[in-house]
Amino acid sequence: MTRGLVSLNAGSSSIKFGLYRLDPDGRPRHAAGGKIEGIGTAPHLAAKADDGSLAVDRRWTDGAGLSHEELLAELIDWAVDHLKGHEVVGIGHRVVHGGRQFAAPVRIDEDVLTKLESLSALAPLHQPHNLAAIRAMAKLAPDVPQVATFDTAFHRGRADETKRFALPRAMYDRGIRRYGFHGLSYAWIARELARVAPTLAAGRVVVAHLGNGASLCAMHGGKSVDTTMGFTALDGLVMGTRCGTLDAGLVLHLIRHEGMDPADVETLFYQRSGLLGVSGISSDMRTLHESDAPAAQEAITLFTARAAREIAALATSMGGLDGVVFTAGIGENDPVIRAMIAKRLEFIGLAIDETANAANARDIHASGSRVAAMVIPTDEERMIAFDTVTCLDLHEA
Ligand SMILES: Nc1ncnc2c1ncn2[C@@H]1O[C@H](COP(=O)(O)OP(=O)(O)O)[C@@H](O)[C@H]1O
Ligand SMILES: CC(=O)OP(=O)(O)O
Ligand SMILES: [Mg+2]
Repeated sequence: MTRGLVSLNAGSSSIKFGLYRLDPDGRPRHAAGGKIEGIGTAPHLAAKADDGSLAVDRRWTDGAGLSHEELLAELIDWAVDHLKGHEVVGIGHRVVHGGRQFAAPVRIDEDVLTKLESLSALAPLHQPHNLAAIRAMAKLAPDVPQVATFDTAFHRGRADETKRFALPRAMYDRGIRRYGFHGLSYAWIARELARVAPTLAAGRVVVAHLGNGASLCAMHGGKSVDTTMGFTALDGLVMGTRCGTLDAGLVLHLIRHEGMDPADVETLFYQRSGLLGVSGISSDMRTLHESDAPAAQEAITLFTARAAREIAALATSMGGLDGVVFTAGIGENDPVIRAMIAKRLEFIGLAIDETANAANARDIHASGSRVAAMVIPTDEERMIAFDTVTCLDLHEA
């Protein structure tokens, strides 16, 4: 039997799954993959094995109310069939919040699980789903070791001033600090960039992870030096349903003068804001493009204006800007959004090649552009697989 490794990535609007065959030296080779996208709007399961077997493509009519857990069960049903013939030697999970304690991938046991549960309130759209996936797999395969890999880990080495809020020191010391997220995605992009554009990778790059969750990473020489998300994945850019950066005084106003309690505020900021809140139509960028309502256009304009502003701000953290890399659902697939962001960055020396951009090509800058622009698909599942091999020391068969 071939040694196999499973990766699970529960995002806010998607669950992605990867099955890898391990070479004798432990290198993971992609064998099958699947994802459920559009959770909360229009769920769509698409999965296939690389040899063409066991393909599924399923949509749920009126599926907006289906939960992460119900949809995870569907994905697992498909995956279990495909796992026959493999000796599964590890299961790796994306866990969004590692808090102060977890700086690197860790093998999961009851103690780890309890600590991760205590961070759930800091990532309500993610951590509970990440942990539900861990529990579901533990039930299915109790003897297979499971590993948690963290969105926060890639950002650990940043300078103090990028981690600190201007709050009393004691709060920082007890963990109230800017952590940053999407680290598995950024770690993958750092790897890919070093492979396809080593000179740029050594320089000053802003990576724009634009999906349902969206953030930026200022990457200097392949390391995170600054990022837009903070204590939680609510900070920074406008997102599908999240508001991004706000005036903290607004929170006080909502509680004191608009009669909201903490649960109302949480729902407002995490689930009713962002593209959905501003457009009043959808959190899904594709739906907004199809709409001719002015509010849809306003949401798109706000999304791109804020992204451009923050890219320029992050250039300051690196003393300049050599390139911008777009990734994730919107970043990889949406030329209109990329062009709108780039247009606002012309003053920094970024010029897009319209034809290359429209084709979602890898290099999308114009020939005279001072700043490079690239599209690089992210692969959090593969990053999870690499981290799992290392954590479980699966290098030798
Ligand atoms: N072809 C496309 N054009 C524009 N937007 C797209 C396209 N495909 C996916 N998206 C957008 O990507 C977002 C989901 O991104 P993704 O990275 O998969 O999400 P998650 O944060 O749940 O992992 C949605 O807003 C969706 O509309
Ligand atoms: C951290 C985060 O926002 O993740 P996602 O983009 O998967 O929602
Ligand atoms: Mg994601």
